[in-house]
Amino acid sequence: MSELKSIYRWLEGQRLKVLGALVATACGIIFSTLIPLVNQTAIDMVIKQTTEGEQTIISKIVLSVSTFQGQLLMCGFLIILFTIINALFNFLKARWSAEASEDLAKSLKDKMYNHIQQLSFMYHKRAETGDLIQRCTSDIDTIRLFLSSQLVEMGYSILIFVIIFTFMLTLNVKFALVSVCVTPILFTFCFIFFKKVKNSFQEADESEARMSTMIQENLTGVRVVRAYCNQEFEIEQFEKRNSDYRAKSYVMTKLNALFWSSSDFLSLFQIAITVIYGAYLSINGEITLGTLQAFISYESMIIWPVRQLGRILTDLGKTTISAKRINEVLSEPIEFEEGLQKPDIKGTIEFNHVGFEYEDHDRILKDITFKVKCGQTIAIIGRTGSGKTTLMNLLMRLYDYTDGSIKIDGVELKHIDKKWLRRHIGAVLQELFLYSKTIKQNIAIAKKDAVDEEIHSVAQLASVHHVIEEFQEGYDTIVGERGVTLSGGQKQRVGIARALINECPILIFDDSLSAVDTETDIVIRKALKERSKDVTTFIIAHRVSTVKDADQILVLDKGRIIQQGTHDELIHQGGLYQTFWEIQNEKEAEVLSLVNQGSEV
Ligand SMILES: Nc1ncnc2c1ncn2[C@@H]1O[C@H](COP(=O)(O)OP(=O)(O)OP(=O)(O)O)[C@@H](O)[C@H]1O
Repeated sequence: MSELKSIYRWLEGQRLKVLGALVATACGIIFSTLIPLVNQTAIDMVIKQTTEGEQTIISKIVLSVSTFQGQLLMCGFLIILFTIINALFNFLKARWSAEASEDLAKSLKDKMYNHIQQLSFMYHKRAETGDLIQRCTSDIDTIRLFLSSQLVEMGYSILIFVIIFTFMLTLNVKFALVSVCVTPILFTFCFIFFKKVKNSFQEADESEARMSTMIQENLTGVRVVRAYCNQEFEIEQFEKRNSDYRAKSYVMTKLNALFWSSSDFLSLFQIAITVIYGAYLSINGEITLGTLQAFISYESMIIWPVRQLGRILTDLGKTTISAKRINEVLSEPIEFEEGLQKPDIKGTIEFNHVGFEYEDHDRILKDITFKVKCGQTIAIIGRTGSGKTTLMNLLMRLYDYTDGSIKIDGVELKHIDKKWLRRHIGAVLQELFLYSKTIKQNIAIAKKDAVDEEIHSVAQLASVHHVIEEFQEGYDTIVGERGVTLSGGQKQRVGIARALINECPILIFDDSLSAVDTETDIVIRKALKERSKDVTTFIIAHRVSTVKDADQILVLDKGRIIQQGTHDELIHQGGLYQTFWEIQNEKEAEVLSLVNQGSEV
């Protein structure tokens, strides 16, 4: 029920059109139901030339013409007139319901997209992309289809039944009651079917969503699949999900087959009762031949729409499930709160006993305390999984810390408006994503009005300008989905240029120099140092050479800061940092000697 209320809410702005479609349906029905009355008059009063048939408004109009030929012509004229008016109302019904449903689908898609944009990072990490796409496309389409045809069809079925039954009652009460005696059984049958099909549609829809997720993941991770020759495994997995979907859809198909055959039987049984009982009444002289004809016409006009109700109720079941799935997304709280502070951010940062854990996970960060002055470079180093990215996620408020306090320029981070905060942080994330757009557009994502000089300047700082210039299309080169036409290092450098475009007071480089060679790494860091004197910079890296020039180095292990200081302090302290330094020095020496041997040979 709450799902139907939601659909009513989403229909805001379209309700008048839906109402218009229903009114047009009712008008169309009235005019189409007048046609059997014209036939009745033609048979009973015009052709048989008697006045013993039931007097109706139609018979009065027809009999007002004095000649036999005139009366016959009037009957023909009325049939044509009612058919044209009926067609006109049908046109209006179809037009208004189509407009209402298309507009609703559009506004619902906009609403979903808008809401998804504002959902928290945590939600997106949890949600399955394929399932979300399914909710934004086929679930909305189910609702659109219901509104464009089934809602008006439902109104049509109910109205045609009420109007025709009233006409029948005015002609003969006893015959009218016998003519609808199977209808309650048909209704009950439809209702039971509706309940059953609702559950099986939910299962089929969810199964389809799982299949979509798999297709989406497979296409996104196509390189991994190819690299590990995982095609057979993926095909096998897809077949499993596809079979599951087929099995669930099959249950629905079986239910449908059962419904249609049983409801066909009930409908034909009802027509048979009407014909037999009508013949009996006619033979006994209780009704005229014209009335019998009118009843048989009416019977065939109502029985199929009543039977259609079953299908419409089935679709209503599907629609409520789709509305529920859409509502689940729309009811997720958005991450942006109103009324938070928008302080002047300069870049002084203070972490005080900060702790954090992901939902239902063990504590990831424990008792993190450090202070950064505006303009300093802070490097974070540690084993994989030690919590370096998580620490930066807290700083960007992608997640909120559970314990302690983080202050930026003296203002508690949780009191700062998220959009405002993120506009002041230029981040090169570990999972770099490039849009299927030009390089220029990819760099200017955070500054749509950036001029070419600005874009070229940040690309130069990121040591990627000369690479881009070598492309045939230069900055207008389109990078494929997820940047497949660029190498890993080129992608990283485009990502760095993107982070620099806004001249933010805080910069984060999360493992962003890992795919560039040591020489380029040095060039980029030097350029950054010169340009960003007042910028507070966080560098997460695994290479000691990348972090050694930082003003402060934090060594993270199992979510704790185990060492803190400058490179010189840390290499004399012993511990993890010194181990990293020694291992990497040894490796470098080994590589150097191999290179030397090679050149001697
Ligand atoms: N969204 C998440 N939900 C649950 N656990 C997570 C989530 N993201 C990360 N983790 C866990 O948190 C821990 C720290 O991860 P994090 O990415 O911060 O490590 P890291 O030091 O940056 O690692 P790396 O050097 O490999 O990038 C890991 O154990 C990881 O499994």
